[in-house]
Amino acid sequence: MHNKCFNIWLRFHIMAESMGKIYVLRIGHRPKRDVRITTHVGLVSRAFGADGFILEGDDPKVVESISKVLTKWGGRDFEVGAVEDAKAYVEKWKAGGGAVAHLTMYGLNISGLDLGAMRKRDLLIVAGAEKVDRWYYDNADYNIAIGNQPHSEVAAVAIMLDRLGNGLELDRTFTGGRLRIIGQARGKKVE
Ligand SMILES: C[S@@+](CC[C@H](N)C(=O)[O-])C[C@H]1O[C@@H](n2cnc3c(N)ncnc32)[C@H](O)[C@@H]1O
Repeated sequence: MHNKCFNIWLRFHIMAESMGKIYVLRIGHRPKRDVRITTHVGLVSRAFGADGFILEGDDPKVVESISKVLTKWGGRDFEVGAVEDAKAYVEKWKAGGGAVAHLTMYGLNISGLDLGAMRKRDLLIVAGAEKVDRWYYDNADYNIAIGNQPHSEVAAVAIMLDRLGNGLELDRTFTGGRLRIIGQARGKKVE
């Protein structure tokens, strides 16, 4: 059992080595309405294998909640930040050689896409809120639909990361936290 876990962990890390870094950029966050859902986008980014989460705008509540999770459950290498100008962040990312994948139900369905090339470069995944400016559709390298039906930015980011990580990201270990869960068939075990 121990060997099996180690092999999965090793496969994820070997795969991650050959991949660029993955960041999630949350645009259009409305501090009064979106605190919970934006926090969830950040938590899903961390748990599903991204290397960082960047919030457009200023909302210390979101950044604080995610930072608390990092202290408690680990993953201090995960970067959490905020930017005033998300378009400038996208432009800088592209100028540095990275690719940009904008998640939208109007894009090309992920099922028909080859994610191999995308994974070789640094990848910025852009997740929107209510209305996304046309600029993102025009400036993203990829407009990707997680199915062409409306649903949620939390689900879209989770499935995108899971496809990029081939599911292996779920076996990743998070270091540096105070607590660690030992999964149980029943009950809770936390070390
Ligand atoms: C409330 S939805 C708004 C739906 C939006 N009209 C759109 O273009 O996808 C907020 C965000 O969730 C993500 N999203 C929702 N459904 C999606 C889907 N089927 N595929 C990819 N992303 C989706 C997008 O990032 C979108 O900006």
